[in-house]
Amino acid sequence: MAIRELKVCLLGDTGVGKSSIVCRFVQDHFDHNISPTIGASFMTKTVPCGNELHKFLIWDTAGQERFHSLAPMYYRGSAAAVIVYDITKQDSFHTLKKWVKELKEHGPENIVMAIAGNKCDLSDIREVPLKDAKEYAESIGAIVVETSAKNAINIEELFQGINLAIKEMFKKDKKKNKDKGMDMNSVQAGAPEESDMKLSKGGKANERDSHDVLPKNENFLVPEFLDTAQSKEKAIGSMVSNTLHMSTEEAEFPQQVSGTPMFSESTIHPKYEGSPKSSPKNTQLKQENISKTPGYSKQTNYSNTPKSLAKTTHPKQESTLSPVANGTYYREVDMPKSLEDTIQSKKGDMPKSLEDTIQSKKGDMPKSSDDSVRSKESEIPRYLQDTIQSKEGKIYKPLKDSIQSKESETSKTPQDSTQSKEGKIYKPLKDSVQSKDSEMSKTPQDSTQSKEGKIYKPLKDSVQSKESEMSKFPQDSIQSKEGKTYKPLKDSVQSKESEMSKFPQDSTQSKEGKIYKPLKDSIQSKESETSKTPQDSTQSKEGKIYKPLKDSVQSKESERSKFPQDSTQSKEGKIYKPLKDSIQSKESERSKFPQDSIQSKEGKIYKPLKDSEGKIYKPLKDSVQSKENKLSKSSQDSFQSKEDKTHKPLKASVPSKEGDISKSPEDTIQPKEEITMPPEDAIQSQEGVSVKSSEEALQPLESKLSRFKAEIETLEEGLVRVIKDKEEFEEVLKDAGEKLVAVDFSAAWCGPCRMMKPHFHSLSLKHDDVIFVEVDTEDCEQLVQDCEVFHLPTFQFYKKEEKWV
Ligand SMILES: Nc1nc2c(ncn2[C@@H]2O[C@H](COP(=O)(O)OP(=O)(O)OP(=O)(O)O)[C@@H](O)[C@H]2O)c(=O)[nH]1
Repeated sequence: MAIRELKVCLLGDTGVGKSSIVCRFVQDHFDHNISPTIGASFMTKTVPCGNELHKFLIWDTAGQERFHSLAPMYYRGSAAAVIVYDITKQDSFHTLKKWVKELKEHGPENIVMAIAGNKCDLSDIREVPLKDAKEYAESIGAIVVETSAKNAINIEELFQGINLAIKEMFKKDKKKNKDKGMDMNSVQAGAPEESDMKLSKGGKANERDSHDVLPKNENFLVPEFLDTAQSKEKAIGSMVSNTLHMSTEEAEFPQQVSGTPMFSESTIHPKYEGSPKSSPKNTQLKQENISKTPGYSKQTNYSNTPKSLAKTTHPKQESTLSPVANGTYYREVDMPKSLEDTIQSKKGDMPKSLEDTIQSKKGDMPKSSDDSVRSKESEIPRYLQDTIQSKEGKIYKPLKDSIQSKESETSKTPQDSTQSKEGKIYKPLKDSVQSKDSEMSKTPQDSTQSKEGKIYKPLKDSVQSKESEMSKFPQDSIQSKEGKTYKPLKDSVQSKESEMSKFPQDSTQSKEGKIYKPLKDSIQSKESETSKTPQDSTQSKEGKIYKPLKDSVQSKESERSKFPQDSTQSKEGKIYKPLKDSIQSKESERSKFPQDSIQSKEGKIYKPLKDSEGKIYKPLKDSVQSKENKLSKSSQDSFQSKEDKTHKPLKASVPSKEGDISKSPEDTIQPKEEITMPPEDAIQSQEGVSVKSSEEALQPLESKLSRFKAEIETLEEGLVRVIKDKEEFEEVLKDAGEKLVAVDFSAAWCGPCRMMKPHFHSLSLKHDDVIFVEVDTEDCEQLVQDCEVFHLPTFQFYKKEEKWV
């Protein structure tokens, strides 16, 4: 049986329930206290669809505004986008519209859009009328459905709707090609090598599932996915060269259609006149009833009870698709093992890498997909009706007419029972695809789910912290919209011994399951410290302290582990901090804050940076000031003598030895007051810098900020080598010999990458015993795949040409 991988992303305002929807869909679980997503989380679930399996690669994005810039990496290449709003919040519906606009402008051309009005269990306090959503969905040719993650209403139907829309697109596409007399092979030859919607070819399917569930070219890193089904004929036509083409006869699909209204072209161009009118009264299923259905009330043992929606409507699952000649997109999976098991990690095992996380051990492999996927026709009827009666959970299927053309077929299905009082037939998609949990074979793969029911959420935990705590991204400290002061590299240089910087690589999970603590500490400042410096700025108006990346390793064990890295925790739960010694500077070597040593107007003496051994550290300002002409001035000028400035080029200011560097840019932050440097300061300074008062000291905060920015830019010019291709990368590793090589995989469009970069560069200045390189993932796709980079930014370490753990 062929497996088709479909990248799906969820977009929408924060708090609308995106994560809850995914959680319900993948895990059949609802968490009242679910934390806001940070960055994004990733889950997979495979469901049967006709004669093939559709494996959803689901990217649940963070709805908070500050993560907006990350979204493109998730919707890029997506086959479908689920845009979620909260029916009790009008604002969230506006936000949804913005997302749709963005998708139309920047998303894949034919991305399937599904609008989900979540929290329909709260319809008594609804702010968004269903009618509005339907009209809007119609206007953009989207699927629309009201859902409740809480009560498990229409969640599976939502995805099944997407499933079918995509499937229909393929079908149409195939037909089109046939009409045009196109040679399938030649068409395929024109298709991109990588696709977010691809078929896996049989023989290797199991192997792939067990060892390489996540394609190496993980989603956002792969080329744009060949466009999927949406509405426009034109668009579909243009997809020809990009679309998968099934070599199987259409006759292989109909079984699905008979029980399952297929999205047809007209489906894609919704016309509500023809679509079933919602008849809440007739189609409603009381929530109590829903919650009582076994599927919703009972957590299934996923490992043993594969659950599949489609199975109930696709009794011919066992049919095997004949792969087309070009095996790139097809894998003929004769009888795939239960993907779920395939992917699940062994209980108690801490997966060591993203792959491992999802990878199963042979001993766990298990159920023949036959069992897990195949349904019994006799099971179908019992549920469809219930499903159809769902109160708020109708799926509005534009273009019902297109589906009704198969009325004769559908009439044999339980949907018949969904007839409204008015005699209309309501055929929510779910009807055709839904079965009760208890009877459904669980989609073979809650892939990332462990046997304990844990969900590995990439990125989420890696950067997640509780909202009530701090905010969590490095950029927060730099990019505050609320006028927060920029917090430059302070912490990367100033971490305390106990907070040693462990290096910027969250992603540097060790294969042995170690977790490397990345920049957390290096970026994170202690409150007590920051309060003394302008970096207090990192505190939000609400008093929150932004803690970058900290949470990447802070996920609570009791919670779901949401990130592949989480799984890198050792069985003992230890977190290894291997880089500590090699990277972190010793306390004794650390320079003190400049502000400690510089005298303020009020008579405080600002001493030149001096460490315990008497070394004098020159603040970076000097180095930055060498570019004075270009840079905006900052208050730091205030303690530099105009007549006697010692301009130090960046290099000069960058000591060759660890600890010789004092100073993160913030060191240059000076008191707002006018500063007068007494003569003794000049004496203390090795360079004899005599700091005089200056009106520059009165420069507004903005100047300082721009100064910091400039400093960061300066740092960015530091000692990081930009890798152009795989060959160069290998060369660097080779030349490095015994030296540690730190690699930053990033992309220009990636916000977090941009935020991390200065820190990475600052470390490069600090650790001359480490070779720092940067790989632009856009330029080096092959390298990215080879290095198994699954998210951005990713930091990896190499030693002796091997990935270093
Ligand atoms: N009543 C009700 N509450 C829900 C439903 N879905 C989610 N919630 C609650 O809404 C809140 C936010 O849910 P999330 O799933 O975290 O929302 P999100 O859209 O992922 O939020 P971000 O991660 O910040 O983007 C949580 O308290 C959930 O328990 C639902 O269907 N009904």
